[in-house]
Amino acid sequence: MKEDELRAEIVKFGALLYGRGLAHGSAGNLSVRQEDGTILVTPTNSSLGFLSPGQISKVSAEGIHLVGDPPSKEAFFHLAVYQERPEASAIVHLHSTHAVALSCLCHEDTSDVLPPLTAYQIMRIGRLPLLPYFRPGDRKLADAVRQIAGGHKAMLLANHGPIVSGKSLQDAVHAYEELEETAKLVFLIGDRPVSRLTCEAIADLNEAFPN
Ligand SMILES: O=C(CO)COP(=O)(O)O
Ligand SMILES: [Zn+2]
Repeated sequence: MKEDELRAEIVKFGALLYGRGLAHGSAGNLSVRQEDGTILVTPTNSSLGFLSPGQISKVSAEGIHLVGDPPSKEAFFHLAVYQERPEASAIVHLHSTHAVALSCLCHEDTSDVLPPLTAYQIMRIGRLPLLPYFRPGDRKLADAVRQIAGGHKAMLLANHGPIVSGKSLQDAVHAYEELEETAKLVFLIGDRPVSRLTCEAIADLNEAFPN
């Protein structure tokens, strides 16, 4: 896609996520990677529901602001994910309610904080590791993301929210929505005994639908 089409995609999906209540206030950020390695990222302190194509920031692969409004303070973790995941072309980071609630719980096993509940969870998200808490925009957050991003399409930042990457913005949005719905299921199920997907079922899904 050309740059103007990608800018239009960011505006369209920002409005969709805001309209669905997954983005609120000025929380969250979206980005896409272009073929030349630059990224288009939503401006800092902007509402995802009311973006215009021209204000979207362009940032070099090294993190230098090139054009548009000042970029998201999280542009550095977006760049870290792109560096570690050559297949990724888009990233969605939001503060949606159920995913953030999951990020505020104490988790014994931080390598995967979602029980394997449904096929689409396995297909779209895979394992969801929890990263420690960092202040938003902290470069140490980008370093922590860099260490783990290579093996994970999605990550959860403690007391903050998820980072989800995809082959396209649509792919990343679909995966983000699946994550939010899965987190909602976790709270809906609560303490009731859960029938988890078996290791065999998960292996079968990963073989049939490789990420
Ligand atoms: O989600 C956010 C911080 O983690 C929003 O930050 P920005 O407004 O700088 O994109
Ligand atoms: Zn955030």
